[in-house]
Amino acid sequence: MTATIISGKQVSEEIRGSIAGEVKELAAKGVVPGLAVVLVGEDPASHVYVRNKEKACHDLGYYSEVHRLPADTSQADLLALVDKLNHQDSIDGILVQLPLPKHIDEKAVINAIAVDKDVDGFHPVNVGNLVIGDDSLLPCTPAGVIELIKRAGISLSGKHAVVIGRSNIVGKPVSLLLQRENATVTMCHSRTANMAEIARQADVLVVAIGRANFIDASYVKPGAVVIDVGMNRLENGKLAGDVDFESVKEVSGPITPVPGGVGPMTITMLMQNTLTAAKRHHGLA
Ligand SMILES: Nc1nc(=O)c2c([nH]1)NC[C@@H]1CN(c3ccc(C(=O)N[C@@H](CCC(=O)O)C(=O)O)cc3)C=[N+]21
Repeated sequence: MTATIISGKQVSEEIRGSIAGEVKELAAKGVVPGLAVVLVGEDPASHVYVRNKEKACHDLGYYSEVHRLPADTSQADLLALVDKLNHQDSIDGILVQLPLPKHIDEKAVINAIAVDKDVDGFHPVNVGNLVIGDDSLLPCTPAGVIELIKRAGISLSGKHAVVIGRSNIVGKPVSLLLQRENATVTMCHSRTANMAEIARQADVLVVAIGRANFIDASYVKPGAVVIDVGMNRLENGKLAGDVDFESVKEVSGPITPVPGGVGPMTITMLMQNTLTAAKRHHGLA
């Protein structure tokens, strides 16, 4: 039996449709959501993302600025740009593309972004509010994972969700959001013993480890939902997830592809966060 494919592309289009409606309403009030993206140096993976993001902004009628800075930009200059964007009225959201060159302290940069403009949800105040369960700008990829599961009509309440990977940008926050949806959550990571055995207990398996095609059918209970957050560039230039899609789809339930799964949702959630930030900025939410 071949599984249903959960199309992040299709779900994204749905959500972008409703965002576009809200953008129209805001425009009537003279408000245009504005996003600034800052890219330091030449990470090729980053460029795909920035290109897709620019397109999304354009399609939705957002104002957008992309600041492409040379790899040898000093930390002081980067912090000065962030400070300028923090105070710029046309900008509601700021995203500083990670990773940054080694001579720049990422924490110092993230901490410098105004909490209300932190559309990545990486500032410690937003992370703290996520942990507590208070209102915050949610990190885009984890928020996209939850939205994708919900819109595929899958209920999480009481389900066993297993998250593989414990990064600050995906594994940790997605596990908190799954708990918020009343799932029972187990986290696995590089030191986990018997990972396949634990993964096979999952009703919902979320994989974010950054190893191409690592998760095969031996990790998957028949019928389980599989969400692949991996984004690995192969030598042939193709994009591969962390899940061996071809073998896993023969045993799993609904499964996300790469590309066309979580990736487009990440960008859609960035647009959603920027809209939310714009509404709050203008006292409309
Ligand atoms: N501060 C910061 N925030 C980020 O959210 C962030 C970042 N830095 N650094 C880089 C990673 C990577 N990332 C992607 C998101 C979507 C696609 C995406 O749209 N993928 C499409 C198309 C990919 C393709 O065609 O090559 C897909 O999966 O279908 C790609 C990459 C966000 N990141």
